[in-house]
Amino acid sequence: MKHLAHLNKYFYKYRWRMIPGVIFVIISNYFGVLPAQVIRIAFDLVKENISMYRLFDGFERQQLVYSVFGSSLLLFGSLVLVLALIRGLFLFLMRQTIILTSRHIEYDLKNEIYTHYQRLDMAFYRRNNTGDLMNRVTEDVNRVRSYLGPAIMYSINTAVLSIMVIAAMVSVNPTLALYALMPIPILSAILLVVNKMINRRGERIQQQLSTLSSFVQETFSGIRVIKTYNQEADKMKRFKDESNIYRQASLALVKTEAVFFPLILLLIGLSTVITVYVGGLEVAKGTITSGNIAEFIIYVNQLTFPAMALAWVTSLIQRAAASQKRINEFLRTQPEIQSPAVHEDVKIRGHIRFDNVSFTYPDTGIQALTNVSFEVKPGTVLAIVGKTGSGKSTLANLLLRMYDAQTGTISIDGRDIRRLPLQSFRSQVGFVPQDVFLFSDTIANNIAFGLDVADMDRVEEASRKAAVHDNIASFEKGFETFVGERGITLSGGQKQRISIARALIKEPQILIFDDCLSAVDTKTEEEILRNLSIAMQGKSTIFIAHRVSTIKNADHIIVLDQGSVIEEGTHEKLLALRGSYYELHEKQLLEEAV
Ligand SMILES: Nc1ncnc2c1ncn2[C@@H]1O[C@H](COP(=O)(O)OP(=O)(O)OP(=O)(O)O)[C@@H](O)[C@H]1O
Repeated sequence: MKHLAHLNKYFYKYRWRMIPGVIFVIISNYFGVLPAQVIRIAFDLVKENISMYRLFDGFERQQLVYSVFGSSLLLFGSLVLVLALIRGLFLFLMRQTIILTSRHIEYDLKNEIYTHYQRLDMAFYRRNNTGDLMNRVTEDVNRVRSYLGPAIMYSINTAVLSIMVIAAMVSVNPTLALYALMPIPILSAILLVVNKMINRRGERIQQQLSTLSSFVQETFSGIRVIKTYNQEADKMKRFKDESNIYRQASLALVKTEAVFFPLILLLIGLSTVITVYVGGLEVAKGTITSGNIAEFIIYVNQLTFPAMALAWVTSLIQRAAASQKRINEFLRTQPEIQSPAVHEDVKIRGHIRFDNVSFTYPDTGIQALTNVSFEVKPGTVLAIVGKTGSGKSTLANLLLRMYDAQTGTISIDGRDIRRLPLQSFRSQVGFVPQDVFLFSDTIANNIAFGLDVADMDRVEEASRKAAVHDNIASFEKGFETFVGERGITLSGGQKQRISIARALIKEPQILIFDDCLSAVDTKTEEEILRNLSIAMQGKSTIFIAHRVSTIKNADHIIVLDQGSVIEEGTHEKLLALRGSYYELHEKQLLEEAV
């Protein structure tokens, strides 16, 4: 329960909706209990009138007794109806306040979690899988909402109704009340057990459902590979097996649920029988009237709801507490990458320095960089080459502050990167990642992603610089072409160039290209590089590449191997060294010749 305390701030925020809600619950229950008393009076009246009617047997007055009796019954009937209507009105108001509030809190909570997610760093996203992140903001919040709305509403309802009904029963006849109430605790206990079983089975279904949907999602994403390798039949069989597990779990749940209602009816029936029997004895003794028996039967039936609600509400609260615990776990996680407390706008020149930087990925323990030092003067181009896994992308990650280096310092314009305001700094860095990601949106919006307002002139200009303008213009809808999930309608090279345009449009002071020309042919590469050389003027650029041809004009080149700088200098100087760079160059020349 302590986990749910996180929600108290929301109860406080919405107190002026919750408090009337509670009052409506009390009033609606009061009008729920009253009809039983009206029915008791009506019942006694019927009995008296029948005796009176018989008494006037053969007299003219008998007809009068009959008509008075008829109209008073009509009056009682109308009264019960009016009471039910008033109760209905307050039930409506109760839902309008409490359930509505739960929706408001659900909205606030979802926003709170999502906003917090946005603040968390890459290390957090590496540690937790997407399914888990999504579940906490959807499924878990949903369960918490069940606590905020139905569970709280029915808890208050159950408590108020039970107190009112039991008080009314005891005030009529304590002995009869005791006997009539006897099966109720047994009913509650059994329902608690059955409900637990239902929940366990429900959980099992939920788990299987997420396994099934993950499986289906993966199959669709990898449909090309499945078809190429003729694995359709195999996947179908796997789907059938998984579906069958789901079916079995659902059947098990249906069986348990089937026991639920007959069980309630049985025990309520038992209570009714006891009430009629013991009540009959009391009537014979003259302690109560037969109308009281009718009243009691209504009370007993009214108690069915609290008995059921108790079990249900208990499980709702337990599940909500477990969900809120998971949510709190994330909400309490603080990003390791922090921006300095004072907010300022810095204008960077782009003087980058790495001094003895070493970095180990925290989640895998892989040492990706060891004592790396280099400098990029404002307006110059640094190129980084090296084998796959040598730490090139890690350098970009550190410069973008996706992670902080454990030792050594990275500085921009002589200021430690950790002391630069994060948002202001990142807004001046244009990054083209190795694996392109396009949002399900128009090409124009994808390019204008980093801008506050999409300016079409700037979008077109950036796409020209990235040598993708003519490609986009040839599409039927041009820049308004919608890019599907992960941009599947575009070729790899087109996607890479759109990604370059996205980085250029911000006109950043620092540009980082992480192997972003791998999917374009050498001719297009030359065209892009020609355009880029204009875009890169006056900016500091880091070019990560595999191909020597891409970077030979850089002002400075470093060669990485297993996280360390093994060679550095200009293209000519490195060739003259006849080391790794030279080998790479020769190998690539040979490949091009073939
Ligand atoms: N997010 C990560 N978490 C843990 N380890 C990582 C992560 N990213 C990379 N690594 C590891 O760090 C090392 C350096 O990887 P990095 O991506 O920097 O190499 P790279 O030179 O860019 O390779 P490539 O040319 O193939 O892109 C590798 O051993 C890799 O397995």
